[in-house]
Amino acid sequence: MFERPEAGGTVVLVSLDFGSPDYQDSLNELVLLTRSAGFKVAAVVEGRRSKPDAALFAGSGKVEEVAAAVQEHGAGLVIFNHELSPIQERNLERALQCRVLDRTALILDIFAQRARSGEGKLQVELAQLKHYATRLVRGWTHLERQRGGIGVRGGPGEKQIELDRRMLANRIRTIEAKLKKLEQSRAIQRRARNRGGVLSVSLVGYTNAGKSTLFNRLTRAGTYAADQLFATLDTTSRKLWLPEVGSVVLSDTVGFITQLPHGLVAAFHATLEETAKADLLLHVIDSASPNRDRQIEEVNKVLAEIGAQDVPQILVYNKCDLTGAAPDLVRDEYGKIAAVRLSARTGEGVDLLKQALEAFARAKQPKTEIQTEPVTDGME
Ligand SMILES: Nc1nc2c(ncn2[C@@H]2O[C@H](COP(=O)(O)OP(=O)(O)OP(=O)(O)O)[C@@H](O)[C@H]2O)c(=O)[nH]1
Repeated sequence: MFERPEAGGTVVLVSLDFGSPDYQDSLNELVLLTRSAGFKVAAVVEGRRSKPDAALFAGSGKVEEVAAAVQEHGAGLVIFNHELSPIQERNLERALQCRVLDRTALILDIFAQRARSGEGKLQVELAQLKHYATRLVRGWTHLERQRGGIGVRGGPGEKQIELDRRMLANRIRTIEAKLKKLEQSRAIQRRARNRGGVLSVSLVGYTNAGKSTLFNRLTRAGTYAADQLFATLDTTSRKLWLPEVGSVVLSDTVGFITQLPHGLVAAFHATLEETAKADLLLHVIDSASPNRDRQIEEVNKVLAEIGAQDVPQILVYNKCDLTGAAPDLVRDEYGKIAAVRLSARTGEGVDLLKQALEAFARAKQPKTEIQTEPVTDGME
């Protein structure tokens, strides 16, 4: 529905330091995100401010600097490492004579490119529609751009805005209804699995931690693993056979990230619910990342947001081939396995993880057999 900036196009990034200790990390991440979206970073314009400017987010001198960089590199797009208000976005596009995206729109764009299943596509479209709906009221719209191109003065008439708004509202309602149906059938499937006493295990982790690689190692499925942020978007589930306990359903989920746009978490509610309802989470960690601990915290934050904070976790310290540490298994004070160190790429330590899964399944089994369905969940 929305035209996307051309892949492979040249972009200028803008990142302002408001004194946050995570500033450099978030800028590095923006560069990775931009590349993951398929753009070339021509220049990064940085600055310092105490607070955003109401009209342009950056100061006018900074905006001139950005304009010069756009000119110099022939860039077709400017991406801000921040959330812009619709007004700021519009003012910037007019000042720079160039398309402007904020961090949320960039992440949504990546999600839109990656979504594969029908449900994933609908979820992303919903988040995009909601994001763009806020930009429709001010007389400067993405729909307008499709009609008139960037730089059209005045914006569409009130009547057109009203029509666009109604069209968006209808589309949002249709998608929400479709998603609700899909969510219901997912819930039915899940309950059938629970009835069969099958253990459900979800892989969670920061984007690029190695979830898909581990999922493939464990299930030998051809899930898309790539050195890109958010290579996996839709939840994929496969059965994994463990000799001592039978089959386990393993799900690979979307990667988490700092400042994951709020609307997106809401849109992915159904998919993420799979995570919240799992018996066990394998929290995959890129142990070679300098931001390892911050990423662990971020993942736990998102888990809390989706109501999965109490699901038991085994920490999987992945990429031990890069850190040089030997594969290992760590138990907590009660003797339960709390963490496994392994390499999904080389396969070292994956057997330890299987042992950990078996131990968890064995400890859980007696409970699963006497578990009954909640009577009040109102489905069927
Ligand atoms: N050296 C090394 N690289 C790994 C290992 N596991 C994964 N990788 C690499 O890390 C990158 C990301 O792996 P993925 O499996 O796609 O990561 P993911 O967590 O599924 O990523 P998202 O889909 O973005 O959430 C790929 O280039 C993998 O080859 C590992 O054990 N060692």
